[in-house]
Amino acid sequence: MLELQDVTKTFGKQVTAVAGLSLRLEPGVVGLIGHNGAGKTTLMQMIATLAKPTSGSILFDGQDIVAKPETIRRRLGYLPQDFGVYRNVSALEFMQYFAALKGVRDPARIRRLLELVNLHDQAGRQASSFSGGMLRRLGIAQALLNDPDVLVVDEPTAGLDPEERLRFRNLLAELGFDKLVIISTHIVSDVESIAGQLAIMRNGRLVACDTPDAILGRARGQVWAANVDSDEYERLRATTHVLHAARQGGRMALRIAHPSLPCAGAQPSEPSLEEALMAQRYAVKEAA
Ligand SMILES: Nc1ncnc2c1ncn2[C@@H]1O[C@H](COP(=O)(O)OP(=O)(O)OP(=O)(O)O)[C@@H](O)[C@H]1O
Repeated sequence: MLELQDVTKTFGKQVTAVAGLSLRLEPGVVGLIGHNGAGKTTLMQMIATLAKPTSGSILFDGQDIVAKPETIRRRLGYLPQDFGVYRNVSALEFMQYFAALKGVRDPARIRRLLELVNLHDQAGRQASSFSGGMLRRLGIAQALLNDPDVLVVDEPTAGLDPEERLRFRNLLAELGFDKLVIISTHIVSDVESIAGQLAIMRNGRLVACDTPDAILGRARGQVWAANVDSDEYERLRATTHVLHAARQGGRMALRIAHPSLPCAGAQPSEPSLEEALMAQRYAVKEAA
């Protein structure tokens, strides 16, 4: 459906935001994971045809979207990271405005979308009074106006409280049944339960692209739990990859990534997805 072939994007001579990235994506939810500055936004902007690759090609259903951006634009919904609304209008007026811009004439569609994102009761309310989560949901409703086949959502849960994050996550999961939904985040838990595929970026490169199960499978047998004194902790910090450390009485409870038994008494332990990514040095850390 969407195929990136050796895509590179540079800014000036110094910055390579995306470096020779190749990726093939089919309908479903794809989590694009990487730390700040990994190149996620730049990649999404290229998919959304808001930026052109310096080299490489992007094909949508076999058609080159760099040469012919309109082939994807008609079938794309995009929610940028810094999505803002005109705050002096109501949610309904905001939707009506974008419906007119996108040539969507069916008023029932606006109502259905506001229902889908659970804002129908608030349709007459000024967007200026909305919470971060409500604004994001309005953003998704706007992005869905043209019934897109590809939905690109950049850092959707930034600034949302846990309940809003959960609601938003569920909404994206539902949309992923028949669309390609690409979600960028540096928070693994935002996508681990809903993404069928995870694309991991680091320094502009794709370092892995796989199902969560496959990523977990590769880390099995490499994650250990250990309870050690402070001397042993110092030794392990120097010789292994300590994923997590918590003080427990006078000792340290550790989660460690290591290919073999890291210390006497360590127990093999089932990795979380975040630990699996860290164990494989994809170095994606959970944000608070
Ligand atoms: N317009 C630009 N001009 C120069 N450098 C840029 C530009 N846009 C992005 N960059 C640089 O490209 C790199 C990748 O940035 P990008 O925003 O794509 O990363 P990201 O993974 O989305 O990070 P974040 O999660 O912080 O948004 C960074 O080093 C960034 O500073």
